[in-house]
Amino acid sequence: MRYLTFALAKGRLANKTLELLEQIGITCEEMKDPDSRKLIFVNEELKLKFFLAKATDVPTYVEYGAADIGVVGKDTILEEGRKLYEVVDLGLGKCRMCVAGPKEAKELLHHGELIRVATKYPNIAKDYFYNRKHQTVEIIKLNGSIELAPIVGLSEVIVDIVETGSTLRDNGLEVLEEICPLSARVVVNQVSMKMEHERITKIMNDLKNIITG
Ligand SMILES: Nc1ncnc2c1ncn2[C@@H]1O[C@H](COP(=O)(O)OP(=O)(O)OP(=O)(O)O)[C@@H](O)[C@H]1O
Ligand SMILES: O=P(O)(O)OC[C@H]1O[C@H](OP(=O)(O)OP(=O)(O)O)[C@H](O)[C@@H]1O
Repeated sequence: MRYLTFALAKGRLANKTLELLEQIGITCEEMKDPDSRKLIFVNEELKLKFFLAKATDVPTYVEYGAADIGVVGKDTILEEGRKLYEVVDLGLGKCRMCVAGPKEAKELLHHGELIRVATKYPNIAKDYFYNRKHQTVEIIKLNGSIELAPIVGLSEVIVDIVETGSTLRDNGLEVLEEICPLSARVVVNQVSMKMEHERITKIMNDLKNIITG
């Protein structure tokens, strides 16, 4: 039996993903050592491998087949636009992709003027504004602390993740439009899905059963 490899997103989603996998009997004790700098872990018994990668790279590993299965946020899946199957919504890391800004910026939306949009997600922002006939936008890519942009005059609005809304609130900003809901998803390599159909389907069904309780 060959190894099935999981690519998991480092950061916010990692621990919750590991907990969920543990609930379906997929464990990797080695991975829990907080002091370890090791990147790849093996469960010999189950013939599984796991690695933690930067969230934005997970779809790349899965598309190329370096990982058979990945767990990553829907935001990253949409942004990266890789060829893969999205098979299970884990319901973890729930948040929303939104257009946000100061209250006054609301009237700039749909009004034909050029607006600048700062975001970590230029593709999602482009897709969202693309179909607006009467709106020209300039997308400005940033890598973090996106809420700063409208405050310091870099952009009129932002496209960013909103979870509790406290980052917006603490900076005098608000949600102006909601783009889509987000959560962590399981993605599968298209060839692996065919070649390892039975094993992968079993894991996906186990996950679905846990999630639906
Ligand atoms: N409040 C939140 N802020 C950001 N991401 C969230 C939030 N809640 C859930 N998520 C989900 O968690 C995923 C990973 O977030 P995390 O902040 O760990 O990574 P990242 O922002 O891609 O990493 P980095 O900060 O290194 O750029 C996001 O892609 C998103 O799907
Ligand atoms: O609605 P909230 O609960 O306040 O969460 C949303 C905030 O969290 C994320 O930032 P993150 O902490 O990842 O930092 P970053 O801005 O440096 O990416 C996101 O980009 C928002 O800024």
